[in-house]
Amino acid sequence: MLRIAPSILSADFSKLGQEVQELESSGADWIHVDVMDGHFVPNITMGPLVLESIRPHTSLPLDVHLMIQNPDTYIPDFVNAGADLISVHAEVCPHLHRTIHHIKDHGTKAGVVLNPATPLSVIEHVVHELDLVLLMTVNPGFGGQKFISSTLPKIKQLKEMSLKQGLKLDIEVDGGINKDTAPLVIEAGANVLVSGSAIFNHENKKESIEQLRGKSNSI
Ligand SMILES: O=C(CO)[C@H](O)[C@H](O)COP(=O)(O)O
Ligand SMILES: [Fe+2]
Repeated sequence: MLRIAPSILSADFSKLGQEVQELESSGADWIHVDVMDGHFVPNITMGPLVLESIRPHTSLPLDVHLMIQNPDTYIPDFVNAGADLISVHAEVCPHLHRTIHHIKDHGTKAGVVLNPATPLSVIEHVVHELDLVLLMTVNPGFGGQKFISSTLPKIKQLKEMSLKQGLKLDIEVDGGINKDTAPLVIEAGANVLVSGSAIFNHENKKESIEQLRGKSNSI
C-alpha cells in the first residue's frame, strides 16, 4: 500500500500543531519527523520535546527519522514522546542488531536508514527483523535538495530482496521526492514516500499529496 509521509522539516515551526492537523486533513498517511543533531549531519532541528508537543494534534503515525549519533541513548525519550516508528542510520550504529532490538523492546516499530553511498549489504543480517528500510535519495541534512537518481537501482534491489525472502517490509524513500520523481521510486519498489518541500511549497497540500500518489496531473 502506497503511503505519503510529509516531512515537517519544511513546516512553519511556530505552528507545528496546526501544520500536522492540516497534513492529516489533506490526506497524509504518516507524519515524518526529521531529528538532526549537528554532528551526524550539519543541521540541528528538533528533539523529543517537540515530538511530544505535536503528538496530541494528530492521530497519524509519527515516523521518526533519527539523524543523530549515539541513537540508543535517546530511543526511550522518543518512545515516551509518542513515536510510532523509529529509524536509525546504519552509518552510526556499530551494533545495529542491538539497536534494533532496543527499539522493538519498547514496543515501537523499527527501521534502518541508509545514505545514498551505503550499500544494502550492511542490513543483510537484520533485514528480516525490520519493519521498514528507509533509503535516502539525497544526502541527509537539509530539505529541498535534488533527488539522486543513482539510488534507483538500490530501491529495486531491496524490493527484490524483500520479495525473495517473503518479508513484510515497508520501503521508504526520502529526499527530493516530488511529482516527477515519485513515479520513478514507486516503479523501483518504494511504498512510503517522504516529501517535505514539494508539499509545503505547493499552494494546496491536498493536491500535492494526490500528485505524489499519481492521482492528479495538474500543477
Ligand atoms: O531527511 C530529510 C533530510 O535529511 C528530509 O526528510 C527530506 O529532505 C525531506 O525534504 P525534501 O522532500 O524537501 O527533500
Ligand atoms: Fe527524513
